[in-house]
Amino acid sequence: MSVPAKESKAKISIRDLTMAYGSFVVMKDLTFDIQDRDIFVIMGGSGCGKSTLLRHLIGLREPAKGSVYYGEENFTEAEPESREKFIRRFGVMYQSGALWSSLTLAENIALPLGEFTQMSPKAVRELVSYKLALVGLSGYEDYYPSQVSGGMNKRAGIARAMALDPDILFLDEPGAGLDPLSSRRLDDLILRLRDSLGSTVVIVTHELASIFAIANNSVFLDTETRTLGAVGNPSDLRDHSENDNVRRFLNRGEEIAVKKDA
Ligand SMILES: Nc1ncnc2c1ncn2[C@@H]1O[C@H](COP(=O)(O)OP(=O)(O)OP(=O)(O)O)[C@@H](O)[C@H]1O
Repeated sequence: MSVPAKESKAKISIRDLTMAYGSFVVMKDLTFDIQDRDIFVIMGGSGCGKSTLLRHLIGLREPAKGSVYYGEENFTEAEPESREKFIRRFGVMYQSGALWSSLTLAENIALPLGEFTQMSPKAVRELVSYKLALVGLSGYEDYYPSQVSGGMNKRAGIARAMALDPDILFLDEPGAGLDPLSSRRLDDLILRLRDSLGSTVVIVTHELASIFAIANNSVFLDTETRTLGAVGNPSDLRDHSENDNVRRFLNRGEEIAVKKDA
């Protein structure tokens, strides 16, 4: 079956996407857009397919059906060389956010620079210090991950994801395992980075405080129907979504009627 034409000017367009592991269909017929400079949250209950969707967006898994577009270009159907071109524009922090424990923070961030650029060691060192400063970790270059807090590790993970100046930052559960204050600091950092660097940020999370604090746009994956439950601004969806599962999720399980505008 052919994929529906992409007619929007979105940064990322997901069209008729069905995701499966073998015969197990995780989500079907997803169609939505992510706009330039969005802080876009992928949300939904445990096991609904948030991380799986992220993997499809960055090309780690192939759709059972449908396509992912970057701008006008069909990423899913692109040749390996042109896919590579897209992937170089992505910065990714995976769920574990894991840094190499045997490397200092600076060495961790320098890794992608050594792998993908021809920069001199001095230029790498300067750029690494700049990236660490961006995430509030100036002076921590020579610390090992075990010597700094969980929140600082996450921030260093973001600095590493940003090493190659990505156009789009993908973050899988960035606040997982952090105390509320560190989680809040991380939210502030994500907002600041989007505003100062103009990146588009796609985040997987089910932490409501974070969702309302940072996301201007979102998609809710509905486990019950195995398809998209809603797309839009999370506060609007909390108050106005016609989908009960979406309102319940965003109201912490409370049964809240749809709010009517005064
Ligand atoms: N490699 C895999 N092989 C088979 N099934 C998988 C695989 N990875 C995930 N799944 C299943 O696919 C479904 C979606 O998983 P996924 O990790 O994407 O959900 P999630 O919404 O990110 O979950 P959580 O919020 O718990 O992290 C789950 O039922 C999971 O068990």
